[in-house]
Amino acid sequence: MNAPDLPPADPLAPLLSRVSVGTKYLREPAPSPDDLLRMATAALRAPDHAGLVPYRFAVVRGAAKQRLADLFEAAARAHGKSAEQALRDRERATAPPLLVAVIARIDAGHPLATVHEQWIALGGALANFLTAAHALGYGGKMLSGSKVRDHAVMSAFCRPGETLVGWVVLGTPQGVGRPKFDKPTPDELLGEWPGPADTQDL
Ligand SMILES: Cc1cc2nc3c(=O)[nH]c(=O)nc-3n(C[C@H](O)[C@H](O)[C@H](O)COP(=O)(O)O)c2cc1C
Repeated sequence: MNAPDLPPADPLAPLLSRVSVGTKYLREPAPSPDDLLRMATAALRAPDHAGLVPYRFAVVRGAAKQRLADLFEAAARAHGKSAEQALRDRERATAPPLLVAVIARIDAGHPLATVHEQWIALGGALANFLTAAHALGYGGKMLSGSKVRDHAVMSAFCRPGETLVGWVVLGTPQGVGRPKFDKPTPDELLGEWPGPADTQDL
C-alpha cells in the first residue's frame, strides 16, 4: 500500500518558526552534549570572511552554574544593587537548564576581514546556533546585560583581547513562543536597487 500523500514539509520551517525563549519558559532537559556539538557545527556554517571563526562558546553547566551565580551576585553588589536584586541576578545563572557563553575574538588588524565583518560572522554563528537548538526541539535566548562589562565576570571568561558578548540560555521550551517585535514585511525588507541614483531614491 502506498503511503498517503502528505504535503511536503517546508524546508525552511525551523528558520521561519524560531523565536527566543527566555529562562522563565525553559525546563529540563537541556541540549545533550551530542546536540550541543551539532549546534556548534551549525554555528561553524555561518558566513565567515577569511574563515577566522572570530568567536568561541563556553558551556556553563552543573557546578559551574553556581560559580557563575557567585560572580553575578558579586557584580550586582559591586554595582550598588540591592540584596534582592543581587539574588535575582544569581538566579540568572542558576535558573536556566544550561548556559553557553558567547565570546568574541575580533582581530582588529586583520588584512582581509574588517572588524564589522568579523562581528557579522559572530552574529551569523549565533543565529545558526539558536536555530539549530530550535530545530532539535530546544528553546533558547541570547542574554547580556551590564554584567558582561563587569571586570570580574569578563575576566572569568575572556582571554586577553577577547570580548564577552553574553550567554545563550537553553532548555526545553514550555509552550509555543510568539515573535516579540513587529518587523517589516519580507517585501519591505527586500528592496530593488535601481542603479546609480541620488541617495534619496535608495
Ligand atoms: C548580543 C545580544 C544580546 C542580547 N541581550 C539581551 C538581554 O540582555 N536581554 C534581553 O531581554 N534580550 C537580549 N537580546 C535580545 C533577545 O536575545 C532576543 O533576540 C529578542 O528578545 C527578540 O526575540 P526574537 O529572537 O524571538 O526575535 C540580545 C540579543 C543579542 C543578539
